[in-house]
Amino acid sequence: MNTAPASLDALLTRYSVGPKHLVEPGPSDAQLALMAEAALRAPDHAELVPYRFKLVRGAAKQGMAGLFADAARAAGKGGEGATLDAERALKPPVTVAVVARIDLGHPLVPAHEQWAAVGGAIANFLTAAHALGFGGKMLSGAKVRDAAIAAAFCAPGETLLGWIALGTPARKAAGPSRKLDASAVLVDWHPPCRE
Ligand SMILES: Cc1cc2nc3c(=O)[nH]c(=O)nc-3n(C[C@H](O)[C@H](O)[C@H](O)COP(=O)(O)O)c2cc1C
Repeated sequence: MNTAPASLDALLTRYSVGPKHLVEPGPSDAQLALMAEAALRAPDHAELVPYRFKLVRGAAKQGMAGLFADAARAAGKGGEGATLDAERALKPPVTVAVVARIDLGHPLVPAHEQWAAVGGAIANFLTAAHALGFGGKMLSGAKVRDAAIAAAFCAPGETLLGWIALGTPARKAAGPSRKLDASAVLVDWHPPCRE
């Protein structure tokens, strides 16, 4: 294990904390702004900022819970399943819907590069939350493809990627989730032989 500078602590120790382990308090406006500022530091070709973070908190949580329950029923779940899905909307102190704005006709930046920028923004957002002492987890599932939910979260041209559940971790995790050794992803490239 390399000795890492303290400035890398948050990056090297971040792990996801699921909604059932999140309790009040959620992040303040100022803390959410820091998370968004961190997201905006992610690499972003041509600075298209192809994402928005839509905050679901306070009374809005009830609205999302209703949408989740309706989607559960539409997907054939019974009353218990609908209640469980509604609780997923109500439990986290703050939920942040992540919406992508991919310009498919951009002359310079292809869609996959814009999606990469969205992913970088999510990672930075979650790492900032962790650095501030909050727990969070990015979640999606079949709900993102429910027409009523997608319409409720997306303006024309936007795609609902999922939701970041945010709050105070109810308990200390046993440890960060296990990850591969760096050597699994760091490989030397060798140029092809030229005849
Ligand atoms: C766009 C996106 C959607 C995801 N959706 C889900 C999901 O629906 N359910 C889930 O368990 N994990 C989902 N994940 C993965 C978790 O957020 C998390 O990264 C994973 O459980 C690994 O945990 P770790 O972050 O502690 O390493 C998603 C991740 C991304 C980037």
